[in-house]
Amino acid sequence: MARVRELSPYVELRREQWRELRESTPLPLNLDELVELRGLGDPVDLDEVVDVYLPLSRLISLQVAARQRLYNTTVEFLGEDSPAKVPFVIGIAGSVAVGKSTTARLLRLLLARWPDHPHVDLVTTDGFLFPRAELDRRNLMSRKGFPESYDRRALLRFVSEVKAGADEVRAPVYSHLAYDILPGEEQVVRRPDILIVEGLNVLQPAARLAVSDLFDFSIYVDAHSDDIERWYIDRFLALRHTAFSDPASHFHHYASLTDAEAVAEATRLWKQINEPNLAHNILPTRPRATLVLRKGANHRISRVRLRKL
Ligand SMILES: Nc1ncnc2c1ncn2[C@@H]1O[C@H](COP(=O)(O)OP(=O)(O)O)[C@@H](O)[C@H]1O
Ligand SMILES: CC(C)(COP(=O)(O)O)[C@@H](O)C(=O)NCCC(=O)O
Repeated sequence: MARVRELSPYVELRREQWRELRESTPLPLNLDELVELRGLGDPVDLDEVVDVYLPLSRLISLQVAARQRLYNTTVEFLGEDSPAKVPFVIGIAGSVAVGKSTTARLLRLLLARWPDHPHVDLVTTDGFLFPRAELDRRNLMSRKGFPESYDRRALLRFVSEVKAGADEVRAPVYSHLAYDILPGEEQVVRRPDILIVEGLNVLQPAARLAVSDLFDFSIYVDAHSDDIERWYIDRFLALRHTAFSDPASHFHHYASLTDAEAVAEATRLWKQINEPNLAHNILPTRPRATLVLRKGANHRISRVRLRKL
């Protein structure tokens, strides 16, 4: 048994063990900044930043430098001169409502505060969902977030161009308010040191090249499905007083639901769309991640699994 564990590509650490790996990494953000970036219902606090995210930002920063050295070796082998700086690409995957966007925004800020790689861009894959009219045409409206609801070729082209050093690369923008891609809006990415790509399905493999093949590091945000369902429902209840209350929201009619009605509707959405997507498409990609952040029922990260081989 011990021998099997020795041969495993993974090392699993309790939070108390992982936090030791921070070493002397300073805490470069304050509570106001953390509150500003955390998602609705996400309780991440400064202790979690110190225990989990500072060791992680240290590891990634070390790997950014190592990856550039590896790239330089190839350039030298090819006899080309003056190697360019290649953006380091990080993928962040996990279920709807698990807290990926908070992890992504937090990591973006922490990584940008290292002097060696100050320019960190973040894109979310919802921008690559097909527009609503196209989802309708393909009969995919009730499969939003499933791999086939995305223009995967466009996403792959986008990340390939960023990584190849294009001066400007443009991504479409999705709005939860409009429940659609915003025509004419775009996010422009200009030669970042690090690009973070966050989305449900970013770790999906493909028969040909997949966006996950371009990742230098990947993170899967993980929790028990029953806990995520509860967070999803709680967030849905809270959205009635925030996003849904906007008359322009596609879901404005949800704002007037009673608690019982809202729980029933959120449960239906979870069971029909988000839980099957988690079980069939997202969870099977977890073994591919470089790092798994495992959350307990209280939403706090309790364990970290690192793929070291
Ligand atoms: N219907 C909605 N209206 C407005 N914002 C939403 C809605 N659903 C999700 N969000 C917001 O979108 C972001 C991404 O949510 P989600 O895809 O569930 O991923 P995660 O919770 O893992 O970050 C979160 O900040 C969430 O609060
Ligand atoms: C927009 C999303 C598909 C997530 O997009 P991502 O950026 O993770 O690719 C998801 O948040 C969503 O709205 N799913 C639809 C089902 C639901 O409303 O619960």
